[in-house]
Amino acid sequence: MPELVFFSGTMDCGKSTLALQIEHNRSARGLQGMIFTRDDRAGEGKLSSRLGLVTDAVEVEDDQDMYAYVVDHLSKGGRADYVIADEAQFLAPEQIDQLARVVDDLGIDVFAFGITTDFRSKLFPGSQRLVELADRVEVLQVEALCWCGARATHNARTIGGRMVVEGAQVVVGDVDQSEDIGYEVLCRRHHSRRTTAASARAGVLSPDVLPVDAVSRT
Ligand SMILES: Nc1ncnc2c1ncn2[C@@H]1O[C@H](COP(=O)(O)OP(=O)(O)O)[C@@H](O)[C@H]1O
Ligand SMILES: Cc1cn([C@H]2C[C@H](O)[C@@H](COP(=O)(O)O)O2)c(=O)[nH]c1=O
Repeated sequence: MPELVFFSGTMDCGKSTLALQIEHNRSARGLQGMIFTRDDRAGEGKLSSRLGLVTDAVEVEDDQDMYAYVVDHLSKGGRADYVIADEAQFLAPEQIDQLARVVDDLGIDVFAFGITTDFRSKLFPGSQRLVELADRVEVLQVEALCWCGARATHNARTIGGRMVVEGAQVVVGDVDQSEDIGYEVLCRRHHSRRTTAASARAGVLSPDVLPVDAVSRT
């Protein structure tokens, strides 16, 4: 049975790498995929992984009907044995419905990859719809880690290393961008306390923090 599978995880946990591996393994066996992406850091029409691999992809536009796109491709004699959709959190809920139709009406497997929640730990609308519709939600096995060593489960947005909680839901960016707007993956505790690696380091050195003996005397 064809399936709609949602591979989800935090930023930097290997989603795009897995998408490229699925593409590689299937194309090595003569299958032909249709690869969609949206707002990849490598630029328009690219699906890229931090391991340095990149492939061409169809850049999904705002109101694009993804089901109609696949049907149009097939009706022109093209092949689509499977569909990959990376950065699926950026897709509209209607586009996720269209991907589900690709599975149900065309009998084609759809593998979607994306982060579930944004920097405020709220669901992206596209990811919410995926959780609602997917046959399977697979959490990636490679764990991204918080600076404290715990499993990272949340995405923080940072400016100069400090976590921020105001701003647009979508701001394309990367982890390890300490200067400007960047992202850092954190465990829930440190996300809720807004403690990034930089602020934890600064906390240790901060003159505002009471020395340990001063605390124990109170
Ligand atoms: N220099 C490196 N050596 C080995 N693995 C790396 C290196 N850089 C990145 N990675 C791996 O790549 C993962 C990020 O892969 P990527 O597919 O870009 O993530 P995602 O799409 O989930 O944001 C990291 O979690 C890490 O496992
Ligand atoms: C948390 C969060 C992330 N984004 C952006 C930042 C990146 O461009 C992508 C995630 O890509 P990755 O391959 O999973 O690293 O999403 C955003 O726009 N808003 C957010 O809240």
